[in-house]
Amino acid sequence: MAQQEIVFVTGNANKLKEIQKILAPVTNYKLINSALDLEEIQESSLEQIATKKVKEAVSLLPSGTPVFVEDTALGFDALNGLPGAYIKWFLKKMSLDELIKILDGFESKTGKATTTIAYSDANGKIHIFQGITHGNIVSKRGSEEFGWDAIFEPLVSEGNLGIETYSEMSKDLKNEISHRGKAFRAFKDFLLSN
Ligand SMILES: O=P(O)(O)OP(=O)(O)OP(=O)(O)OC[C@H]1O[C@@H](n2cnc3c(O)ncnc32)[C@H](O)[C@@H]1O
Ligand SMILES: [Mg+2]
Repeated sequence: MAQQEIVFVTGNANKLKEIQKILAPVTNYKLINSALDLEEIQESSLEQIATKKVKEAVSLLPSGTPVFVEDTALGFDALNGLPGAYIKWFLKKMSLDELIKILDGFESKTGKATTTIAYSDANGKIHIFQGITHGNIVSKRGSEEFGWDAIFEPLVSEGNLGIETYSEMSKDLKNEISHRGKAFRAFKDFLLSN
């Protein structure tokens, strides 16, 4: 079968690396990266943010181009899910050490990472896929190469048997248990059957 191109719009090289690995088995599509800078509306659900983001991508690409985007949120349970989608802006203004200090006055140190994918198919129909991983928010351990990986320690019940932060574990284990891995495996299964 001829390979159809599918565009992933992201400016984040680390996301791209993880996703290329997860989508490698999808051979009916050829993954193309575009680093278009898309608007991310706030004050709405993660699904609405991702939907708006993909609609903007659709408007900037040749019509009929299959395209997907993802938006990743990190929420603290003690703050009822904040910063959530705002995490990017928090990280632009504060270090990881400062970020975890927000939880100093709270007993609960748990949180959840959520990746929401919005895919616009060749007919412009939008499909949403989501993956959530629960974890502890901890003092940083491991490389600070990717966002908040060093302060997020997935729960043992997620399969984090070595009690490592995302930064400390192998890339393969992160993809196996992560928010992004879960969302993209659902997307991969969809692409393989469509
Ligand atoms: O172009 P896009 O795809 O939007 O890339 P982005 O870097 O703007 O990413 P988001 O809008 O999804 O913002 C999420 C923030 O969380 C960070 N992040 C995303 N996924 C992560 C992961 O798996 N581990 C650690 N940090 C992550 C990322 O670097 C951002 O600061
Ligand atoms: Mg973004």
